[in-house]
Amino acid sequence: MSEDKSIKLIKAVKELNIGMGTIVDFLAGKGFKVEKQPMAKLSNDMYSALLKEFAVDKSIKEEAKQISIGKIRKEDAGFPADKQPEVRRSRGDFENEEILIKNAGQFNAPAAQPKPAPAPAAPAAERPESQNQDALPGVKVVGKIDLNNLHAKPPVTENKPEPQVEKPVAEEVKPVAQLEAAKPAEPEVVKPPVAEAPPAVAPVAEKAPAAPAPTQKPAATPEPQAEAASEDNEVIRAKAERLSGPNIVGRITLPVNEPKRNPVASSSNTNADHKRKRKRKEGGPNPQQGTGTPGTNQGGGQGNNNNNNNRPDFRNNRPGGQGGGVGRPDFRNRNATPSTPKEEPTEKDIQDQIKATLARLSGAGKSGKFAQRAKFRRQKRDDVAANADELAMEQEAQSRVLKVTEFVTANELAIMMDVQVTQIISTCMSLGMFVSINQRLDAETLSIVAEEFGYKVEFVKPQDEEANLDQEDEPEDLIPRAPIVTIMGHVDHGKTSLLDFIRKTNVIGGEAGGITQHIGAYEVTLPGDKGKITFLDTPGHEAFTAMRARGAQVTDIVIIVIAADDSVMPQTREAINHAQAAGAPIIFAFNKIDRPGANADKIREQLSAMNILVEEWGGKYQTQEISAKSGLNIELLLEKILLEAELLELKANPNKRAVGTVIEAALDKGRGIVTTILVQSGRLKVGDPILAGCYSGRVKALTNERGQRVESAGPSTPVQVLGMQGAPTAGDKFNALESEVEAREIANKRMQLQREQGLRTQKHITLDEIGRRLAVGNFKELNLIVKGDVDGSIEALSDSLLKLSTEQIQVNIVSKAVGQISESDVLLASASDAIIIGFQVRPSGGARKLAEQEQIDIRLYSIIYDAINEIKAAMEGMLAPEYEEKIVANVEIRETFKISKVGTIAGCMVLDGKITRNSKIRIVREGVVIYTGELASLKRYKDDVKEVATGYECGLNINNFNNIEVGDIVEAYENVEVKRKL
Ligand SMILES: Nc1nc2c(ncn2[C@@H]2O[C@H](COP(=O)(O)OP(=O)(O)OP(=O)(O)O)[C@@H](O)[C@H]2O)c(=O)[nH]1
Repeated sequence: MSEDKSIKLIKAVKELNIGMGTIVDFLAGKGFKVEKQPMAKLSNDMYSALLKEFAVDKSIKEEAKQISIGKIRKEDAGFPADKQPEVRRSRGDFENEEILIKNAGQFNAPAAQPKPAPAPAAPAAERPESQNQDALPGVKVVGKIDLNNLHAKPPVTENKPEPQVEKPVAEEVKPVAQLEAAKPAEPEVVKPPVAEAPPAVAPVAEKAPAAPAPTQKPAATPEPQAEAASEDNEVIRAKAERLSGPNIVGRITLPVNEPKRNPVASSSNTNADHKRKRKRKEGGPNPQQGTGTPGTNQGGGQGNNNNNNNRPDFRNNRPGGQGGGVGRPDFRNRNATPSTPKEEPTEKDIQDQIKATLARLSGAGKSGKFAQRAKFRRQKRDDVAANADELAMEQEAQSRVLKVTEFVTANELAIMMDVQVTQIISTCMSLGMFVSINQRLDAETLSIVAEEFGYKVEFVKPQDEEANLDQEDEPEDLIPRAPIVTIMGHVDHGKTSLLDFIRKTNVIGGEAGGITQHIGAYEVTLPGDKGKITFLDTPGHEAFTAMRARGAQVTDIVIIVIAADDSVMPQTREAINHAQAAGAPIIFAFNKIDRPGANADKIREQLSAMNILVEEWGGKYQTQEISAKSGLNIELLLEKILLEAELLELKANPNKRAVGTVIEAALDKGRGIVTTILVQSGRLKVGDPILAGCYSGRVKALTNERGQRVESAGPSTPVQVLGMQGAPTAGDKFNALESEVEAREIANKRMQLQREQGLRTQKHITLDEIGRRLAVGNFKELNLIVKGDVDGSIEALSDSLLKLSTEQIQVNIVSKAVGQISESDVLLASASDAIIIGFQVRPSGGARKLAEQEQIDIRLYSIIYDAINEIKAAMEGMLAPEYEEKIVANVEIRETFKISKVGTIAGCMVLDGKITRNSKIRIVREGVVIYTGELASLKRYKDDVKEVATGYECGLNINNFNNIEVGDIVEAYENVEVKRKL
């Protein structure tokens, strides 16, 4: 046994619950020598001595361990039948139960284990059964728990410890109960019960900390008294008391008994906690209201009083304010609280405020004058608002009209309408068009898209924005003027023949045979003082249309020539349509009446089928059967024109600044820009500052169609003007102005606008438009660049070409301009995959080379209808091999000699090719064809030759043309059969 009792120092320390130093010192005092090291061994004697000395400490510790665990409660709560079995079932921890039984078993015998410990003190119980034979059998059971270490002998101080133990145990109940929630200090015994606790008991134990002290105290207080009795009884009683404490806690559900007490832990504990919390929260403001708010002094005071009672706590939550009897001010004051916490309002203030508040709430304050004035003010405000609304609506309606020039980009349109450009694009997509942000939209698309967004579109020209430059006419100033007549009709029906005959017969003698300038308009004086007629010599109705499109309504009367041996042709119909659209009176001239197959009635019939009734058939349209070739009835035709003019009462004021229309404009090397204008009103004089389109200038000289100088030109007079700074476009309005400065300013402004517009238009139509359409696929485009000698021709040709558009192929005019075909034209054609159409113009040397490089097709024509027919054929896929002009030589004029009776002879150099005596030739000056004809002679030195090759000099003169100059190119050409490229 003694050997058994040898133990390590550290174990003894733990067991006896004393310090290592104490043990060593104690043993040293007893004559034992021990090292002060935890692992030092203690002999049997040493240990016995220690036990003897420190048994009390040990027992105290053991007691504490056992009792502390919530088991006690569980156990003693054991008499409530439901909880116990749960606990047991959950753990089945019978060992622990036994420990508890040890404590409780004394009074609870039946629940105790088979070996009832009569009255063993807790420490005794803990002693191992093996060691202590004196110990009661119950001790053995207990001993099972502390398997680890205990070999202490129990019997030694049974008397002593017991009474001591009682106390500590009883006392410990409190701390342990408190500690449970915090942290159980004793690992071995304590843990299991704690673990067991949760299902039913633990909550109780856990909640205890919230109000533990009061809870335990009352329960604990009786204990000492109980303990005071006898040892056994004390133990039993003490435990019973202790257990009853928790029982009482269970009863706390009965607050009635202890109204003033804060409830002790019980099942209702939780609620109590919540309530308390809530009380604090909600009860908090009440005192504030009571004390801090001025209006609730009374109520608040009562509220406070209420607060002093515990019970009204709940009431205070809700009716606390009302408790004061003044409910409403409560709210008011709550608002006022933060701003005036320190104010001490007088009773009057309060009453006033209450009144005001009540008045505001009930709305009773709005009566009498005050209300009327307010009403009046409101009405006034409404009226103003209504007016403002109307104004706004008007303004909005106005702002809903977009004034745009054509070809505004999608982005610009979006900005104007203040919408996202993506909306514009999606709208276009819904219309089946795929547009990019910077793509320009045509007029139709613009209108549709704008309409989608609730806007209207108004198209304007830059000129429209300017002030009217025209002077007002007084009725008395107006005098009759000559009619301006346009001759239209189908190809080869005799328009030129008619005009030529009229002109020939009316040309003043002596000047016949002179070179008639092609100025686009002719004034003829009818014999016998019958008056004058001005004929517009434009290439058919295209020019007429082009001018009309530019806003120039020049023509007064339209003569439509129809060959009587033919029939009403498509172009005849078009001409009629155009004339009718322009509102111009029509006179039909049935030509070629001299021909055998001529049948004027057939034509009349066809016309009537078109709802056009001639005079002879009871209609309003004058007709005249003529023969342009022989001149038959031409005079009658002219008389009918005059008659028609009389009906029109054509008048104009010749005594004001001239107003007119540009018919043609071209660059003349010697004279500069030569502009043919038709004066429509006023009188144009030499020296007048002038403005036409984007150009200004001063009239240097005026010439008529025969090249004669004139000093002035009145209404209905065509005249050539020298002095313009640039070439305006056919159809441009022409004005004579007060000062040249003013003219220049306006011209510059127009130029700027046009350049901007032109650049933008060109850029987008060529690049974007083509790119898009190619991407869309199955939509073929034919892009054309039109260059011509005079503006009128270009307009006519362009319009005709545009009309060739079909559903399958769209014709686009990428660019059109007067002048030589330049390198930039070729580059543009290259970029836009276009074909260049040259009408009476030629490419420059550089352009020709570049065109070859870039494989650009340049088509040159001298007859408009050739160009139209050829392109039309190409589009119809009917391009058959045909004869085409081929340039065989270019000869430069280096010197000129005037020889009387012969004319002008040129000394030349053949630049390329081979010129032959029979070659057809053109004279090209500055890239522009000025004459087409044939050679009169071709010589080398003094000998006539058949041909001259490249690099040789030669002399030549031209049949019927002497106006040759050094630098002119004589272009020799012949018709060869070629395959068309289109
Ligand atoms: N027999 C006869 N032939 C005429 C008459 N008028 C014109 N011609 C002939 O018809 C042909 C065409 O005449 P143009 O005056 O060139 O016809 P156009 O309408 O001016 O032709 P384009 O300029 O190509 O539109 C010419 O060969 C004329 O000689 C006429 O009254 N009688």
